[in-house]
Amino acid sequence: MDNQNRAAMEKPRLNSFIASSASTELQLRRISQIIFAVAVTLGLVALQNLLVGNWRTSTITLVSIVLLLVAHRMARAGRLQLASSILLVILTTMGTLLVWIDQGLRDHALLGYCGILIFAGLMGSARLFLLLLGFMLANIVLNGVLNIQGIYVNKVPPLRAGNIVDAAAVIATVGFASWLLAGDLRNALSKLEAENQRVRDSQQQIEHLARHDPLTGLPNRLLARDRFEQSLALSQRSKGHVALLFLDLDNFKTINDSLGHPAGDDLLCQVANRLQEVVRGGDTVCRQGGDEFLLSLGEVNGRDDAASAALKVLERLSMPFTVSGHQVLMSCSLGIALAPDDGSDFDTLLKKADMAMYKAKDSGRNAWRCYDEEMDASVNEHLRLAADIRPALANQQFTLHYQPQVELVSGRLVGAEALIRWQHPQLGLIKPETFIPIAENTGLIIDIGAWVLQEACAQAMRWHRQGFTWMRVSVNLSPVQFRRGDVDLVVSKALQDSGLPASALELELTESLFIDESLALFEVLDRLRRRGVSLSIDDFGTGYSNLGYLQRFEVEILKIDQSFTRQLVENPQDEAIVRAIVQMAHSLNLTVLAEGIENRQTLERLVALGCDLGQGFLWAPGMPVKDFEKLLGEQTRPV
Ligand SMILES: Nc1nc2c(ncn2[C@@H]2O[C@H](COP(=O)(O)O[C@H]3[C@@H](O)[C@H](n4cnc5c(=O)[nH]c(N)nc54)O[C@@H]3COP(=O)(O)O)[C@@H](O)[C@H]2O)c(=O)[nH]1
Repeated sequence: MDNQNRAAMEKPRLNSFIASSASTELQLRRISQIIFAVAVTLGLVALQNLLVGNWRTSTITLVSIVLLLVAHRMARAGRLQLASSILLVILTTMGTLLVWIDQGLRDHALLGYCGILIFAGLMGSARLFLLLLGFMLANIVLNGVLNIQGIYVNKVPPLRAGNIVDAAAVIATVGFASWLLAGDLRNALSKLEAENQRVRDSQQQIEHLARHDPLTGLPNRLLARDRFEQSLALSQRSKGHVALLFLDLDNFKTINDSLGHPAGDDLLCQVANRLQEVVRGGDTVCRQGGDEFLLSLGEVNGRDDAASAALKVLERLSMPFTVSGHQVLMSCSLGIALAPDDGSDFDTLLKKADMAMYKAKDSGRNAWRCYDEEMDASVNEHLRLAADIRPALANQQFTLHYQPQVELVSGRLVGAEALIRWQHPQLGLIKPETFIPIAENTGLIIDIGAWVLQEACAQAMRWHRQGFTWMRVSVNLSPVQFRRGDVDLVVSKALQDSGLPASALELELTESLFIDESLALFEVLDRLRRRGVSLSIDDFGTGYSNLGYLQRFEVEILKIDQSFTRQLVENPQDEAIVRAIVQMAHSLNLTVLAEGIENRQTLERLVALGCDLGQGFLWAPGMPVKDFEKLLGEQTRPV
């Protein structure tokens, strides 16, 4: 057993030792005080009786004083129980002798009996108390009967001043001892009450913790269930609805990982406050765990009401947060289920709201969805894919498609983006949008991403060997691959194994990666740049808005997101955004690639705006190697 454990085990023993030694000390003090008070009283009685020549009484009291001193010595020697027993026996014997030899039941020594009994009750054993009580009662009865019968008659001399002194001294001593002991009792009771209060407070605290989230102070799921059931009971009477909203923050993990857990905690508290501001008084906001919250809304008229509450939540959370001195943009995905339409118990509604939330996430996040029955099928499919993706890599079910990347002015092929596909044995070809999030959530993206790098580099090297040495290949990297911190080693290995020059490899990063301004990320990107690969920013314009990272991380290419190119010709706002991105990129010496070019007009407008490169269905979608090689063969460029 280590010292810490031993100390922990011995602590209660130590506490009880301290408590018992404190109580021993108090008992010793009390016995000493009482012996002292009794001795003074007896001394006074002895003196007063000596003066009037009452030898018997003075002798008894003086002998008692000596015996009391013996009892005191015993108490000091630590034999408290014996000392108090001796004290009680001495006092009872003395009182009884005085009663018999002096004035019988009219003797003031009888007054001492009450004090003796109080002391016996508090300090002596139960047996001794009963013995003394029995003895005293027997004496009283015996003395009384003998006196009444005239068999033994106590003489009652006329009252003297000394009798007043004796009676007052006995009463004062009994009073003093009772006051001391009653004080101890009062103290013990008030300590007990304080202890009880502490227990009650801790119980309340435990009950609160059992029903609340310790971080945000919001109700937890247990309490939310209670509140939901109360609202449901009320709504059943009024024939209304109760809505359960399942809220999950989008990309919270990125913030947590990049700004640290305390910042993540702070953000969760701020979100909790905003949610409470949005709902009505009788509604409940609960933290269900992690970055998930539940909102239980009572007295809702129907889906429209619930949807407008969801919109309010989205709006409120879309305002910037300040976390650890950073401005952070946050969004969430919300799923709505309604009682009684979608079910009438908490668990069913929770499951359905959760499904609807996943649908909102799938639809591109920052959105809400109401549950509908078709979702059951889609959730089952999701669960199936999550199970099937595990062995997919070992079973060689992944393949890469390549989409051409073109120089816009000349129309020449300059490279290809590698796009993964999953050839599922039963479900056919599955697009990455469906399975990459599953791979990210399960961590499988690490192995899958490494495979993509190996395969893309090996393929590009095959093209180089065929003479297309100008071919560049770009590979998408998930932020999850960066969190491991060794992505540069994975890239180096792929380059080394394939023999592909680093300059022919481009890595596509997402903007959200740059929320993390940590030294670790900076170092990994720096190692990649020094290795000679180029970095591009994918889906530019849709994510993180702090552009400082463009220079800091020596990015080479900006890929304008398809959402700005698709309506470029029709939408002047999109044109303005694309123009601004091109100008800004060129002023930073960056190349601009426009994604999602589907028609000639868009191409011409992009050329006019000065965009350098592009990719899109206008030339070709992502395609298998064989098809891509046909396109490559048509290239007239000298090799
Ligand atoms: N971490 C990894 N992510 C990957 C990998 N492979 C792909 N992805 C990411 O999945 C997303 C969807 O990709 P995909 O379904 O392959 O779609 C790509 C193109 O087919 C599509 N595209 C291209 N041109 C057009 C167009 O003219 N119109 C149109 N409607 N769609 C077009 O765009 C996708 C390419 O997007 P991007 O990567 O942003 O350039 C996608 O986010 C991939 O990044 C992987 O190996 N790892």
